[in-house]
Amino acid sequence: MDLKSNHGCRILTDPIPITKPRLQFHDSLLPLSSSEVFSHGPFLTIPWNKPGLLDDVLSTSWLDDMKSSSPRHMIKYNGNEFSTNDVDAAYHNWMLNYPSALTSIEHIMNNAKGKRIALFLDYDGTLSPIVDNPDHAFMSNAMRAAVRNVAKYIPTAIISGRSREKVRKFVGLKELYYAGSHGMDIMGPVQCSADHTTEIKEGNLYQPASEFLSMINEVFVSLVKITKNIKGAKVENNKFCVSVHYRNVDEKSWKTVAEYVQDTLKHYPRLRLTHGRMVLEIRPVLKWDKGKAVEFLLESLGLGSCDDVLPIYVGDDRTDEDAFKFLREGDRGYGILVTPAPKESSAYYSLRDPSEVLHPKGGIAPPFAYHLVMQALQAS
Ligand SMILES: O=P(O)(O)OC[C@H]1O[C@H](O[C@H]2O[C@H](CO)[C@@H](O)[C@H](O)[C@H]2O)[C@H](O)[C@@H](O)[C@@H]1O
Repeated sequence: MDLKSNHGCRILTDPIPITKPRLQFHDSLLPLSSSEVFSHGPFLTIPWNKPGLLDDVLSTSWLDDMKSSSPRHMIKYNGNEFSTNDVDAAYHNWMLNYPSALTSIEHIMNNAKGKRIALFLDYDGTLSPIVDNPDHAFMSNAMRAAVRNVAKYIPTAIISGRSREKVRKFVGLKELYYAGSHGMDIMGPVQCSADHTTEIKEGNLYQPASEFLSMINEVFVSLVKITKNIKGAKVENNKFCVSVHYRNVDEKSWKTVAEYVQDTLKHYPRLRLTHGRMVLEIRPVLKWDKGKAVEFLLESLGLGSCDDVLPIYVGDDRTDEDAFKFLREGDRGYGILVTPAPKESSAYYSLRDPSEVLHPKGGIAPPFAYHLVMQALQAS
């Protein structure tokens, strides 16, 4: 695990997903794939008989094969040895399919010619580094300034699993659009009928899961209660979803965390489980996700079905995949996956970590947007 510092906090690079132990779950708690989510009616029936495991990392078994290539520098992780060289090689190999956004500027710029850009940014792991205490996931001032700058020229939205209020507090910029609770709580732009421009107004909310509010609260309270004796477990109320963090829980107790979540969910068939980075996320079984939120925001901005719009989404987690997928379908735009390790993704490009999201020369971020903004300014 890589440790740096962020306002005195430990910055964590999640372990390379090679041989990480997996949390064992009852079948009913398996995450729904996007296709399952979209193939049903407005509410979903949780598939009770799907076999498998709930991973907290993507399966990368092909990396195991590379492990055996007589590496010189071995790393021991969870009792298994693997090579840093191999991981690097795997990453470079992976980048053939997911080229770095840093080195693809020209390609992106060419495709952006004559188009209006809309920028969507995930928060944790994208704008702020992953740290062990979710309450301390601060964004740097440089990143804040960069996002503020880019938002002057490009409609910019933050789409986060956190509650909208919390992520807005972390980001601290009033000129952005915010979608919290994985897109289930959107403070949308308002169209001015007079000149068809859009503006941000308090109170223009879209909350497709509002009927779940009290249920989510109930689940939050009960999970706080039952996990209170598990050292390191943290339950976070994200308004329309609940996060159960196990990052700081001893691995021996992960099973207990899983069982508690499983037992709780048995009483709530209208809630489902998804998973992120060392976190279990409980949310309504609604046909709504970050992809839907992007679609909704584009429509609200009047950019919905326009050929001259290029939406770009930057995110690091599995829940961001719904947005990547939405953009990839019909070649709507680009997803950029922030990850230090190879992952299957619907994104087009990659960045290694939040430090790459920030333009190295300071000023406007993310790096591709810097160039796009310059291009837009030169064109005007
Ligand atoms: O959609 P996001 O903005 O990426 O939010 C997803 C979850 O992010 C937070 O948890 C993650 O970041 C924490 C701070 O770095 C880290 O400690 C945790 O292990 C990560 O899973 C947030 O706390 C969750 O509520 C969000 O759902």
